[in-house]
Amino acid sequence: MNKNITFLGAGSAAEAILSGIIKAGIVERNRIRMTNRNNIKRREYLEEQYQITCCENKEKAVREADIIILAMKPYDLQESLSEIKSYINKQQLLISILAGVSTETIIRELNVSLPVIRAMPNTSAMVGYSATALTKGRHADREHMELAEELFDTIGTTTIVDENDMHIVTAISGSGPAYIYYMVEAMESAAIEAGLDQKVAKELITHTVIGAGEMLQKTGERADILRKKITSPHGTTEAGISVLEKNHFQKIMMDCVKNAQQRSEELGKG
Ligand SMILES: NC(=O)C1=CN([C@@H]2O[C@H](COP(=O)(O)OP(=O)(O)OC[C@H]3O[C@@H](n4cnc5c(N)ncnc54)[C@H](O)[C@@H]3O)[C@@H](O)[C@H]2O)C=CC1
Ligand SMILES: O=C(O)[C@@H]1CCC=N1
Repeated sequence: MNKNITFLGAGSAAEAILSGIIKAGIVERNRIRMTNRNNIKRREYLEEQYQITCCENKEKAVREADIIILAMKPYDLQESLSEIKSYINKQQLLISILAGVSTETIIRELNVSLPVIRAMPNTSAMVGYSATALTKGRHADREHMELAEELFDTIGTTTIVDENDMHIVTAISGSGPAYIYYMVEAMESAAIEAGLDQKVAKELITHTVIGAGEMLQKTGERADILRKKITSPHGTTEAGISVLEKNHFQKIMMDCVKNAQQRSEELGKG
């Protein structure tokens, strides 16, 4: 990809995308710039780890970019856009990964009819497994979307969705890996409490999660069908799941997703 890419924001989401892009080799390292608010140590780490350029000077980084990736927290958006507003031009593509924030908000803040693509990746980008949802703002066309797809395809799968669906998407695939890690933490604790070696527990649980994901993908079966195939009558799985049922696990998970979705909506309101 013959494009200069500038990240505004150099936190965990930006690093996950950066790391995926670098591994895929889609953009030369000297075309990638990163800026953050003021954490010099973080910039030094990223430069050393990925041999890219981190800079304090946002003007140069923004002016020379073909693609600008917004990767700051939603509450830092206004300040960040006001810093770069005068260096942006309509030939550039702006990609926002901010939870909740609409393409219209960004266009309004910048007061430029700029192409904006809203993306919701997840941190599995780091290993090429992000499930990224994309949607386009009103000044972005098919070519802009194709460019975004080309970029995010290097770090996992891309799915185009309606912008209205971005809140629920953020709640399931943006935050989703954290729910899985939370469950893994609990499974590891139970295993260790039962006397299993921590490394052994981690190895077994990690492969269990990978295997379940692969089964969902490769068999194409519904999750409940796959679950029922494991659940022998009066067996261990049934015993385990009966506790989840008694404690309304499915309702808890649904509430979890709904709350994340609501939070995304709130973040969008500023
Ligand atoms: N962490 C995740 O799994 C995901 C996060 N996101 C979104 O990515 C964004 C960043 O999240 P994290 O990386 O987790 O946060 P973070 O707190 O790790 O990173 C935020 C970065 O923004 C920088 N920043 C703040 N103000 C700035 C400014 N004016 N100019 C340039 N940089 C500025 C900070 O210095 C920091 O490097 C959020 O909007 C979040 O909704 C999206 C998908 C997944
Ligand atoms: O927690 C957050 O707000 C971000 C958005 C998706 C994942 N992390």
